[in-house]
Amino acid sequence: MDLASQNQIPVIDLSTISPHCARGIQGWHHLCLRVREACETFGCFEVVYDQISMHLRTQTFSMISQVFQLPSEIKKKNFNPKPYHGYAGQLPVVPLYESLGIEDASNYDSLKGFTQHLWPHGHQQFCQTIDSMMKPVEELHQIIQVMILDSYGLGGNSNSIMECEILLRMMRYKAPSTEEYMNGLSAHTDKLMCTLLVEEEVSGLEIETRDGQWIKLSLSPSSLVFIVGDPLMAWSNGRLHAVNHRVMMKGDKDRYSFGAFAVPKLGTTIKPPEELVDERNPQIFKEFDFWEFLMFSFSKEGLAMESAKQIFAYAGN
Ligand SMILES: O=C(O)CCC(=O)C(=O)O
Ligand SMILES: [Fe+2]
Repeated sequence: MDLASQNQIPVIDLSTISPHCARGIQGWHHLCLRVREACETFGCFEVVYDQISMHLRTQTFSMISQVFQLPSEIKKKNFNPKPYHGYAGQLPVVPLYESLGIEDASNYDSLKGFTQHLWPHGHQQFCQTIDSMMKPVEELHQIIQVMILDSYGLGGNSNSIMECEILLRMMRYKAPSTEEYMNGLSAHTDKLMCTLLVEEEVSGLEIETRDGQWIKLSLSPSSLVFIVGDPLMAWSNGRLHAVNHRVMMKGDKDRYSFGAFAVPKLGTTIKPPEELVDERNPQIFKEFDFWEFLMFSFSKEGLAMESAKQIFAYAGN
């Protein structure tokens, strides 16, 4: 029986890898191929990474819940004109969902700026805790990028697929207090390059397999999930799968999650390396500017179509 029919996604343990000597470890190539296979087949995998302690996770979510306890008018001060970068909440299609964003969250000054907007004297403990969490999460993003490159034999001296910053989004899904599932976040593919998600204790994330079944993820309490977004799928010339996913909620506990999104820098053009294009694999997308694509996805025209179809409408050949 394959993993999908067992309602599972691959689980890959990256605990032994440090970003400074990743390529030196034993079994490296085999691990890279497992990452590639997971991203090609499922568009996601469960990551075990014990550099992030349970204590740090607990502290992180305690800080995040303090953010959500602030009055709405304060949370709305987290404004950012870039799509998907600032406050989102009270949306009629997803009434349970609320989220805030911190651009370039691996930079301590960004964290400080965020807290100074929300609290009169900032919030040092928030900054220190989130900073401690961002470090291993950013490392993990780097490691996975190197693994994808090496899995296609594209590593060379390169350590990144494209230059990115990390956008942190903190999410809360209000408990619907029903025994039936309610929509927490509608089905979508991620518009940023790739995502690492950490959930607190309430599960709810579901992914759609390539053959159209929805799988409810039940992650181990210490795991993260890696998700391939549209730009990474386009870079790989369609080999990696941008997985459709959603959040479904039931019961009487709120759900909190922490999403670290790799955002290509301004001016980034998305195009596949020439090694990934040949006669049998013709280029499926035109080259495109990442930020223009992001603006399109959140435009009236983009929002009128299914999320997974946006990139084909925007850049399909
Ligand atoms: O909260 C989650 O687990 C998923 C969030 C998500 O998919 C997103 O923000 O793109
Ligand atoms: Fe997502």
